[in-house]
Amino acid sequence: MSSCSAARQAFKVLISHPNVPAPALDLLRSRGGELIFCECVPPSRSEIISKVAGVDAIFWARYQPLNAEILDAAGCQLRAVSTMSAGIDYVDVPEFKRRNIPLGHTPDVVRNSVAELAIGLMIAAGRNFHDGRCKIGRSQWRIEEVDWLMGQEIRDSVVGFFGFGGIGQAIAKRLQSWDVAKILYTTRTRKPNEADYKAEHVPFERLLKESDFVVVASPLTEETREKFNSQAFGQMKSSAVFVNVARGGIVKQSDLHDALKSGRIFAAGLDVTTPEPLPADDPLLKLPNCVVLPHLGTQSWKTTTEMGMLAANNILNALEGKPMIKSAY
Ligand SMILES: O=C(O)C(=O)CO
Repeated sequence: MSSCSAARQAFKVLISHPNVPAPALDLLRSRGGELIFCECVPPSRSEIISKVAGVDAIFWARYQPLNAEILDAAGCQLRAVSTMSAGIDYVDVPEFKRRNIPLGHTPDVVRNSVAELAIGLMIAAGRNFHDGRCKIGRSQWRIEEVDWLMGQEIRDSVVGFFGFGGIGQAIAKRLQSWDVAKILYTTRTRKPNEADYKAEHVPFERLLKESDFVVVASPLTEETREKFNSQAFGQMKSSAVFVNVARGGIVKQSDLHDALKSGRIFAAGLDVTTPEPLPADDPLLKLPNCVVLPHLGTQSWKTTTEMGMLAANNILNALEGKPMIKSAY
């Protein structure tokens, strides 16, 4: 038997980043895992490449490119890889398929935390949180003016989702008690459970024209890349609030900047940008009507731990020759 096909009980796992939730690490150790940690924050490519050689599995905790370079450095004994993220746009999935290496990820468990954040962004952007906070800092508090910092309410609004998978539906579920007028969504195919959310499947153009809040909750693919550009913003209501909790690449950011600056749309709330980290001098950060967060969608220990446990279980399953719980292909 070659060293690459030998069955083993003990196994080595590269943990690509420090501070992965302890329960996930304990689980891997309890099943015989020897864990090899990258210790720098963020880990350097050279650290990952030097430490990945000879491992059986990779626990990939953040959004850095995961591609042939890493797989080559790992070697042919590699039997399982799981990301600790729902989105896998930074992974060269065709390369995994070509090599037949099981690849897992962590959808579903992220949906509630991202949904809560999305509603936070709808309110923060719609109700001028950023502008209001800046005005306090500049002693421009003008509450005596009746029409000061007027915002957009969720109540009675049309909320349009671009993408209506787990995250979009978790947001829509929460909105059932927010007295919205209508929920619209645009996806390639109609969702059989749309009635659960009283949601209507509509073409993209209708979503843009009719929505008071447009919420992006779709994966980044070649089809969705820069889907929100000047043409799309040009079709939205001037009172519209744009929220993105998916991936920055779905938006042509310079066009969003222009739409916000010119008042073509009312406001935006972004948890994701291009690039990440967003440089401190990025023009978006100078806009009063743009709330920008540093990709906090899943940043709670509750959800991060659930993601860690799912990633660990994906790896354990694959090492035992079973299907991953959440396979990425
Ligand atoms: O899990 C992911 O892919 C996320 O980006 C969460 O915000």
